[in-house]
Amino acid sequence: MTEDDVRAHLDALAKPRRSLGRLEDIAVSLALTQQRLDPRTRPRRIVLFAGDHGCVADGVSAWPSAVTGMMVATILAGRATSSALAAAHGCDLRLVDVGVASARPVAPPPFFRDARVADGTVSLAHDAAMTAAQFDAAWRVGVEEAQAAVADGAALLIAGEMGIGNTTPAAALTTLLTGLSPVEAVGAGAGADAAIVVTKACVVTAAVARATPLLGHDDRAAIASVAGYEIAAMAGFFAEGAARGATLLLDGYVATAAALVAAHLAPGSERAMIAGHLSVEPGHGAALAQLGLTPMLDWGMRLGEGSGALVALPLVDAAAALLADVARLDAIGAERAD
Ligand SMILES: Cc1cc2ncn([C@H]3O[C@H](COP(=O)(O)O)[C@@H](O)[C@H]3O)c2cc1C
Ligand SMILES: O=C(O)c1cccnc1
Repeated sequence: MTEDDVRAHLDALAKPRRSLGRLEDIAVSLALTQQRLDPRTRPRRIVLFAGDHGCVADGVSAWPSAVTGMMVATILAGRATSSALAAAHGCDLRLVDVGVASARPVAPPPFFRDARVADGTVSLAHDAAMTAAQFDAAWRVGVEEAQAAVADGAALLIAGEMGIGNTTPAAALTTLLTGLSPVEAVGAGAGADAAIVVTKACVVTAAVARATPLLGHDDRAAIASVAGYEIAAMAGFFAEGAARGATLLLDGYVATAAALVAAHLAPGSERAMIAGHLSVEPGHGAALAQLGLTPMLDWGMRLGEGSGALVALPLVDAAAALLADVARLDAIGAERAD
């Protein structure tokens, strides 16, 4: 099935041609990734991957790493933003610890999975954040989560993240994989002031300078050196979800950095992606452009946790309903004058 086939189907529905604008683009994307004219958005699942970042000790965030563990507990209690939005939109939610530094939480599977690769990354300000083997281990966790979601019937997948400091590796990956400058790639994250943003730019500059020579002959090592465990897991989740014909609804800057990694290591993964929103983070637009994606919403959101994707989710439902439930023009006896 090609884009022309889906457009022809949409044009034959009981409405003027292309009258639903961008909603029709989302319908096309859904139909193409799932290769059916009645794509499914239910059941759907968000997997939240959590990890900590050594660079927080270098002053890149307004928050201490301990907040990652506190938010993990809050998600487990069902009281985070992602919990509320997932419940509001009928989205199954799972939480996976791939690299948190706080004490391991105790919670029942499958809602929670302890798949910790390490207690946080090494600071990318000074050294490689993780080894290629650690990157592979986290990627594999994401692959397994996508396989489990698809096996449970989910056709639409969202990856969210929790990890204080993770807008710094996101900026480093965006710089490494898009060519954006470090200054253009860094932003306020979870509320950093101007001095912290300057520190972030310096840290990203140093990290990318170490990673760039590796790119081209050892891409995994280059990416691993500036990544985070939750980002590596999200990348594996995206690559496997795309390979299995699921639709991937992207969140903000951090999720998109993982999407860039997936597209780099598993080319073509980006064709399964729909961009939920444009984050306030200044590098996000360039990252999405590199993937060939146009964000659905531009609502000034800058949270992560999958929140932007979850807010956009009902619009994706609307696109699926359009394809599946609208009568054809010929079925109602109408013909165009032209
Ligand atoms: C209470 C709280 C809840 C969050 N939920 C997501 N994030 C988001 O902010 C963090 C990244 O921003 P930075 O790189 O500036 O630290 C990540 O944890 C991300 O998920 C949160 C941040 C906080 C403080
Ligand atoms: O866009 C994001 O993913 C984002 C922005 C700020 C903080 N955490 C995540």
